[in-house]
Amino acid sequence: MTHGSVSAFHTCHLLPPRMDIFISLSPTEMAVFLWKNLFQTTMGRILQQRRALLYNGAHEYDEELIKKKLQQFAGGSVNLSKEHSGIGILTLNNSRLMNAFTGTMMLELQERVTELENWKDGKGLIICGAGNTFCSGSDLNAVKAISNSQDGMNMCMFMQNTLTRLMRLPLISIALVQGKALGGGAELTTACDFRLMTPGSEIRFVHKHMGLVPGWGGAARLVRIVGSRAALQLLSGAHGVDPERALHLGLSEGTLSSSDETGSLEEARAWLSQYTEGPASVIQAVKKVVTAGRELPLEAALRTEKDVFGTVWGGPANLEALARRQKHK
Ligand SMILES: CCCC(=O)SCCNC(=O)CCNC(=O)[C@H](O)C(C)(C)COP(=O)(O)OP(=O)(O)OC[C@H]1O[C@@H](n2cnc3c(N)ncnc32)[C@H](O)[C@@H]1OP(=O)(O)O
Repeated sequence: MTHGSVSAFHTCHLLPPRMDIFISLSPTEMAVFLWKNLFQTTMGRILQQRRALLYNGAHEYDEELIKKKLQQFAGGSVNLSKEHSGIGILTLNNSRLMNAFTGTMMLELQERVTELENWKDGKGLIICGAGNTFCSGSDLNAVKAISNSQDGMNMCMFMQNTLTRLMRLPLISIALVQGKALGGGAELTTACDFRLMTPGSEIRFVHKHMGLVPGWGGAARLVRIVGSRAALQLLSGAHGVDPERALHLGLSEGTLSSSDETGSLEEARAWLSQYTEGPASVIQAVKKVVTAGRELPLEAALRTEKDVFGTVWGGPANLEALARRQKHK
């Protein structure tokens, strides 16, 4: 594809708003102007789609009310470190309660997801727990205190909104499961693209024993990961899934050799980096087309793929590759 035909492709999609500016540009400046314009328009549309919340006021969801309630159950933190490699490390930190989610941790998770949505250089994400264990679900003290129906529904919608946004991040994500991922912790693992487990760890949907079903979107996502038969077994049996069984079910991508915090994180980073090598714009585009294919009906997914394609076609990485005359031997 020549330079001329790249700009022709873009011209047919965009009319510049100010013709006088347009006429004064050189062909190269014009191509850059059009490419930037198309990129921004398409990115804006994709971002808007991604941020569209699953629940809003139309669903009797009162976000402000539940945020005030969650604020009352304080403790622990959700920390994000953004590394130069484009890999983010999100750590659940509430060692006193085996990293159970307090109310303020739910609020912090939402803030961190917003931060990740705005991370232009991001490519990958590893979610892990502090102190060699993943997460023991919702803080049972908070669960008890908000056991009325309105609070329960609002908390459920709050967490579904957050975990859906997490799942749709344009970053390739891994849940690094050390120790235990129980209840809501098991649900959180399903909002990641991949799960890696350390020796001796377990994922366990304990909800049945609590007289519950998953409410953070874990059942819907689990069915899509392991199929409805295995999902039914995991939810109705409420048995722990060890690394070997998880691998067999397709719930886990692999078992790491190290079970200590630093070693397993290093291994997870190395595993992820084989998929995050390359420019952030391209890695993010890859995740977006896969998210569309996973979530949308075929025709809508194809249209999104076309939009995302438009953001990389003729873009810097594409032009560099063409100039390099890249061979794939
Ligand atoms: C829609 C969301 C659904 C949900 O997530 S419901 C919550 C599901 N999770 C649970 O029921 C976990 C209950 N806890 C357990 O089974 C065990 O504590 C667990 C995690 C296997 C750890 O066992 P151990 O290693 O023997 O340690 P331990 O029991 O002494 O726990 C250490 C301290 O942590 C506390 N803890 C663990 N998970 C918690 C939770 N989710 N909420 C509140 N507190 C929790 C536990 O009570 C103990 O505290 P303490 O020493 O008794 O003061």
